[in-house]
Amino acid sequence: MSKSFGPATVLDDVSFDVERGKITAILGPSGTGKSVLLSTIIGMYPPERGQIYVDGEPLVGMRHRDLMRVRRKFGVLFQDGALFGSISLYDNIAFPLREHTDLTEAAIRDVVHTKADLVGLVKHLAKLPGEVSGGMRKRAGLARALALDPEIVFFDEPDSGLDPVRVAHLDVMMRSVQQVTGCTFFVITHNIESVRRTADHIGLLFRSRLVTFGPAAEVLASERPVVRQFFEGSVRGPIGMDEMVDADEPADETDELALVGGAHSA
Ligand SMILES: Nc1ncnc2c1ncn2[C@@H]1O[C@H](COP(=O)(O)OP(=O)(O)OP(=O)(O)O)[C@@H](O)[C@H]1O
Repeated sequence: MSKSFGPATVLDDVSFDVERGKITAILGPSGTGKSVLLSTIIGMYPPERGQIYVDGEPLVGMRHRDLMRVRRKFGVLFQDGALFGSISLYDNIAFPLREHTDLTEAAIRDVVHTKADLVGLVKHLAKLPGEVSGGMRKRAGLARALALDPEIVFFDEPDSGLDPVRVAHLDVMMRSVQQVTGCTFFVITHNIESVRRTADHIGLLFRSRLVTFGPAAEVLASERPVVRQFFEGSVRGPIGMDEMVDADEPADETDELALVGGAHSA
């Protein structure tokens, strides 16, 4: 798919398959369109061109009622957890259950406790989001994202604002939650260490294009200059100081790699 804002093309013919029951991570320098990619997939913006398939169903152009049905398969963990600040973690996790199901309060309690247990928050459910750390808010956000038993969970930079040790703990927890639930996880992040620990498949966005996508071991071992530079965090290579600098650079590497992105089906 392709996505533009006015004259600026943010995603240019980006195409890849996400494998069910695996963790797929999309990385890329700041400003390359990772958040726009996630937002477009979950239906916040329509793409100008292309299609998004979930279990074979095309989302672009789908009737509203069908779109709502497909979206019930999605859980989303936003960067800051996106919790309601004035209600407890318990009520935050219960929120989607009260909004979208007819479950009794007793049944809701069971679900909230099961999901909170998965993320290690059972003892803190009475607290308000403002009374717990950023890492705990993220875990509460994940418990809420899991409340309706989604098939696919989207993570928007789950490591943001956390120190390396908390990120390592979060990674272990993500892996175990993914294994227990069998969900498909789709993660956008900058965090290379985190991706090394968690991802089954990795994609790299650069200059609006998906310059590589494949099994984690293959991508991590890639000798391509843009991939090497990104994973080494080096200043030498095609990735510059910001997306404006990148856009001004000669496009040789991008052009070559565009063929890689185009080789995947949508
Ligand atoms: N609603 C919007 N309207 C116009 N331009 C937008 C909009 N959302 C994003 N952009 C532009 O799209 C480009 C990609 O932004 P995006 O936030 O997706 O990057 P990112 O890779 O997620 O960056 P970061 O890692 O810093 O969060 C940026 O140039 C940004 O200014």
